[in-house]
Amino acid sequence: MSKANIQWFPGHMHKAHKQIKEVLPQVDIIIEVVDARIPYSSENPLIGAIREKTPCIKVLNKADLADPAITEKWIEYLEQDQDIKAISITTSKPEQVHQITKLCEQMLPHRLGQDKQIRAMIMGIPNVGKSTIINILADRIIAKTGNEPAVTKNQQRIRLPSGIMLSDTPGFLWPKIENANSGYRLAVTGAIKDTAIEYEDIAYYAAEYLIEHYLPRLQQRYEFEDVPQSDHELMELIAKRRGALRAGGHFDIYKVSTILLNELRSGALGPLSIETPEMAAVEKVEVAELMALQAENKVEKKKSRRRKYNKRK
Ligand SMILES: Nc1nc2c(ncn2[C@@H]2O[C@H](COP(=O)(O)OP(=O)(O)OP(=O)(O)O)[C@@H](O)[C@H]2O)c(=O)[nH]1
Repeated sequence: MSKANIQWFPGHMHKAHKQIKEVLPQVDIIIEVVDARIPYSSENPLIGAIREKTPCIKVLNKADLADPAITEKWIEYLEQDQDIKAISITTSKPEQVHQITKLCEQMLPHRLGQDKQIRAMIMGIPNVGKSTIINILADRIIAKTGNEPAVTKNQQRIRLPSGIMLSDTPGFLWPKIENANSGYRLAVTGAIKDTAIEYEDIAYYAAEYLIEHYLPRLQQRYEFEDVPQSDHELMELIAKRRGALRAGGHFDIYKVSTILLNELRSGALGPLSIETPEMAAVEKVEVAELMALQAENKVEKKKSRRRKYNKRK
């Protein structure tokens, strides 16, 4: 399976990044919404870099689709940062969404009282559920929701019934996903469009992960007892069960990919998490090393250009 870098940075995302930098000095707290199934891959590394000491609530949304035991581990891991409080929610339970307001008030007691106001900014990559959360907090429909990434395009400010002034930002991803695994996980959950990576590759990535972490679920769902020795073998087993076999022993890869990804995304395989804090910790180190190497190469290239230039002179 090829692991390509994904370039996916629509124009309005550049704009959002600029807007956020501009408004951040007027913000008391950041509400960063991530997908509870992939809290590391669905965060935006730029937010970490821009926010500095601004307090942050990490909202692990779509907790109904995630593995509760792993979500707990994530909360513990994220709260190692003193400026961060983490909470897991499902928007079908509005009382959980309203916990965000309570957390804001607990974290910023000095912004409560007459003539005072908490100024919060909600952000997150496309399709994590920002608009749904805003509509619940505002108690009316203000933001358009939908299961297609990048529905929210313009920034707006809303005064919530709780008194909090909430700025909304368009969903944005980082310019380049340095960690190929994150790209695949985003694609598995549907956070990036299926056209960004080869569709079958996404399914194979999911298959490999599911065999390692959720084999009993697969066996139950697709009614087999064997232990697949590879992602391909799992796909073949699913093909047999779901009538996707072709003449000559081949199977319809696209059809099986669709079955697996649809069932995973819809929660039919049960709540599952696609990454753990341990995986994130390892990958963060790898990304940092890669970035350092890239920076070193850049300096080397610059030096070599200068040497050539000086020689010519
Ligand atoms: N299963 C599940 N789905 C959710 C949850 N919250 C939101 N969704 C769904 O996720 C999809 C995206 O929700 P939105 O609220 O439009 O996401 P957004 O972050 O505003 O998206 P952009 O406008 O692209 O930035 C919709 O289909 C929602 O119904 C949740 O807690 N659980």
